[in-house]
Amino acid sequence: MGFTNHFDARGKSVIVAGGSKGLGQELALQLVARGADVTVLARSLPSLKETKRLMEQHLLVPGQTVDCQSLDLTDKAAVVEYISSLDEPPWALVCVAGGTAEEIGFLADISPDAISSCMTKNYVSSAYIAQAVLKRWVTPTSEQKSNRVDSRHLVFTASTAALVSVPGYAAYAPTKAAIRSLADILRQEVLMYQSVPPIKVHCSFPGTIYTESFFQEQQAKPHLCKQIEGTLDDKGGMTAKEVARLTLQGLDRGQFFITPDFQTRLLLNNMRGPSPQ
Ligand SMILES: NC(=O)C1=CN([C@@H]2O[C@H](COP(=O)(O)OP(=O)(O)OC[C@H]3O[C@@H](n4cnc5c(N)ncnc54)[C@H](OP(=O)(O)O)[C@@H]3O)[C@@H](O)[C@H]2O)C=CC1
Ligand SMILES: CCCCCCCCCCCCCCCC(=O)[C@@H](N)CO
Repeated sequence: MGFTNHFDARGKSVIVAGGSKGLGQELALQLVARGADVTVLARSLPSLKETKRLMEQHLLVPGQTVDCQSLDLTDKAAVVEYISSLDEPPWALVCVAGGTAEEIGFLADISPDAISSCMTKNYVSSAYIAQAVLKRWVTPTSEQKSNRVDSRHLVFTASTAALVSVPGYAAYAPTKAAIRSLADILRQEVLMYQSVPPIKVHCSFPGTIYTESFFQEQQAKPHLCKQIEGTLDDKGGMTAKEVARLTLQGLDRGQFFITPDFQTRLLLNNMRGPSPQ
């Protein structure tokens, strides 16, 4: 029995939305190392340029290309304009932008603005670009109609916080539950488009990742939140490299629901209940 790789990125174009730092940057580098043509999107130019430089060091095959583009994923007009400007839509879109460094805290302690900004930076930043890419995928060009094109992939990044409700993540956890809900709905909607190559939807649920944002978030995180999630003394996490590797492994296996760590897999199964998969 052979192993089928459900996510063979070699020679394919991939957009990593939120790919200039942390988990997104690691995903971009590992995708380049697998031979994909990767474009990373983020707002700040210096980290985009640095990521492009790092990507160039991971190139695998002759002719492979890497690129970066400054884009605010929460600006719907800019997102639509950028995706419309592409000659071809990407083979895969990986949505990673988000975090909660500025909005961490109990609901009674944070500002009303934290509620909306957290939803915008996590949910809206993924939903706009996912919609723009989907619209292009479901409008096939004549070229795509005649050539068989491999399945396309839409990858969302939620969090363990979407599955377990930890005080301190009042602004953040609902945004990740929203991403999970969007992924669940899209997984069904894409089944309607039988005239185009199949679209596969995936959603990953990482636990703590040691990124710049995580350490920033730790500064303002309530002690109780750290106790429950196991991040006292900044412990209890995984490196972005490891989480990226396990995320790609989940995609290789064709998983819809990707859980990089064991605890999150237990939580997922607890939530799913004893019903068969
Ligand atoms: N770190 C952790 O412990 C965990 C993180 N996650 C999730 O993983 C994802 C990545 O987290 P992490 O690596 O820590 O995040 P980082 O803050 O390190 O990186 C976020 C990336 O997204 C970009 N970005 C943010 N906002 C926008 C925007 N409006 N438009 C375009 N790009 C944007 C940033 O670049 P720029 O600011 O220049 O735009 C950066 O490249 C997030 O969705 C987070 O919620 C899930 C579980 C745990
Ligand atoms: C059977 C298993 C028992 C499980 C016990 C409950 C454990 C709760 C773990 C919650 C971890 C939440 C991490 C979210 C990190 C995140 O998304 C932010 N840091 C983003 O920046």
